[in-house]
Amino acid sequence: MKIVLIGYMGSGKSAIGKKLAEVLNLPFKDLDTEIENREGTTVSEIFSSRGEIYFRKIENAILKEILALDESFVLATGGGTPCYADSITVLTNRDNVTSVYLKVPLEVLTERLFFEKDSRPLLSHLETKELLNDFIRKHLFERVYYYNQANKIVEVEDKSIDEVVKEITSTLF
Ligand SMILES: Nc1ncnc2c1ncn2[C@@H]1O[C@H](COP(=O)(O)OP(=O)(O)O)[C@@H](O)[C@H]1O
Ligand SMILES: O=C(O)C1=C[C@@H](OP(=O)(O)O)[C@@H](O)[C@H](O)C1
Ligand SMILES: [Mg+2]
Repeated sequence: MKIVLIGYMGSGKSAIGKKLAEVLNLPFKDLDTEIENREGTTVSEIFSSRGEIYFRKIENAILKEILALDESFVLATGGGTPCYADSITVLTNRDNVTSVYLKVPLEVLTERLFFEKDSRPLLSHLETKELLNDFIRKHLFERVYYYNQANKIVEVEDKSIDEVVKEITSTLF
């Protein structure tokens, strides 16, 4: 069983993935952390020193390596993971992989990301909540085409992390 969380930045993939893995008693992997361990530096540093195209290349390659492992796990992806190269195909068309889209309203994403934008290189330059909201609205519009192809879609709305974990487990079993 390979459960893979996809969705926009701030949708809770990392936090919910960690909790879901605990509940299901499975190992937890975070694609950003795997990339950071491999490159020996942070995602922000990779974006600034090597550029986004380099990041997307290794993100796709490491995703495929992880999905090829002969073990069960919960994997949190990065917000852009399904939107580049053939990643959406490997996330949605494999018998042993269940991709889950954490669908979170724009206003909730903006509120959460305003306090965490500095750790996300695509958002860190957006100085005000209005600019951030405007950027996320357009970016999300481009990306939902990919997110909506997930095997399961979970409406997060204003649910707590524990409530979302319960909802995911109930849609899986
Ligand atoms: N359902 C939720 N309710 C409240 N806060 C949440 C929820 N899911 C995630 N968070 C918080 O939102 C922030 C972004 O979550 P994170 O897991 O880093 O998102 P992602 O990995 O999708 O970018 C974190 O501070 C996290 O604790
Ligand atoms: O949406 C994106 O393009 C990105 C999302 C980030 O992960 P989170 O979604 O966990 O923040 C990280 O992979 C990188 O900053 C790029
Ligand atoms: Mg994350």
